[in-house]
Amino acid sequence: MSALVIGTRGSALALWQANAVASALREAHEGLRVEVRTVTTTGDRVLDRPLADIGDKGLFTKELEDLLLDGAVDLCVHSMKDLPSQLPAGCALVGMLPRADVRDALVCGPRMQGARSLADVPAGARIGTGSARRAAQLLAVNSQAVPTPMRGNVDTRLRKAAGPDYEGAILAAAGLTRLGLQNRIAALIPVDQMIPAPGQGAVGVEARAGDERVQSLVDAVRDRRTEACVNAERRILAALDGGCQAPLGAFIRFEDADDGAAADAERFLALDAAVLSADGAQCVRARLRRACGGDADAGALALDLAQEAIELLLKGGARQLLRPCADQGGAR
Ligand SMILES: NCc1[nH]cc(CCC(=O)O)c1CC(=O)O
Repeated sequence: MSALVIGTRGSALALWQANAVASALREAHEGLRVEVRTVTTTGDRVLDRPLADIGDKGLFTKELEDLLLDGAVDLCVHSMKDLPSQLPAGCALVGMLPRADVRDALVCGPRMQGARSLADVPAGARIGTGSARRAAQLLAVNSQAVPTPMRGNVDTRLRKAAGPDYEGAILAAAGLTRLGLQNRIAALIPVDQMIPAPGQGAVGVEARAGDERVQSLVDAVRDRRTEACVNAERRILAALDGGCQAPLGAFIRFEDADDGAAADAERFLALDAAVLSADGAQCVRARLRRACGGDADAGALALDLAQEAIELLLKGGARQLLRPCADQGGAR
């Protein structure tokens, strides 16, 4: 049997994720040879402009998908957060690894030591982020903070956050933790202050649609609960955002009954979603919770919950908040 070739971007975070998938596959399938091949994408090459200005979907994924369709690689590994809600024809999402911490994290430079929450960020402090979602939610909590565009890999952003042009930054906890940089986290931001991006913390595997060999190999390592939640979050993204860098957060998770009862206690699916104006002053929210029976129904129930949230957000005026950035692409 020929080796399975995984395509990935070359950043430290992307490589960590591709290697996580490679290890899981090797462990699940004794004797399977798995290779990791690195590819530079447009998003990696164009470092001097905000992603929103490049204005293209799939900046970090298109070159990988071309190799997949050519047969040069057999699967691609992505941060689910970076994967557009619509995949190209011939490509399919075939699985996700168990999700990591979904929260965003505050990182403090030397002039902001001691800040342990968004409320602690001093007036005028420049907080690096390329994400309209993070900027708007930061301002909603602390209107005196100054969200400031920031790009680059995790290492670059940490360095910039400690330099002269920023007082701090907001990054995904999952990315920092994967790279062993969790000691740089000054505060994990609670989800009720900063709703994560659809797919944040999840690693996804994309393959050629109908490639049964790859699908059956990936079936052994995929986490269907993560998939149920993330697919439904992506439904919200697809319905509301059309690929632009709108300030939109969506997070769905399983929750146990609060009373800590026995193992057969009721489980719930819970949803938080929000659309904000860029300045954080206006916000439409949806919070939903539904009893969830077996895992078999979870995917459908999560999609129902997402549909309900979409309707609530639209009724609350989400469309008006989203319109100003209708034709952009960018980071979440
Ligand atoms: N846009 C870059 C990106 N894509 C995924 C993650 C973090 C890891 C994850 O969410 O799984 C990051 C870095 C960040 O947002 O700080």
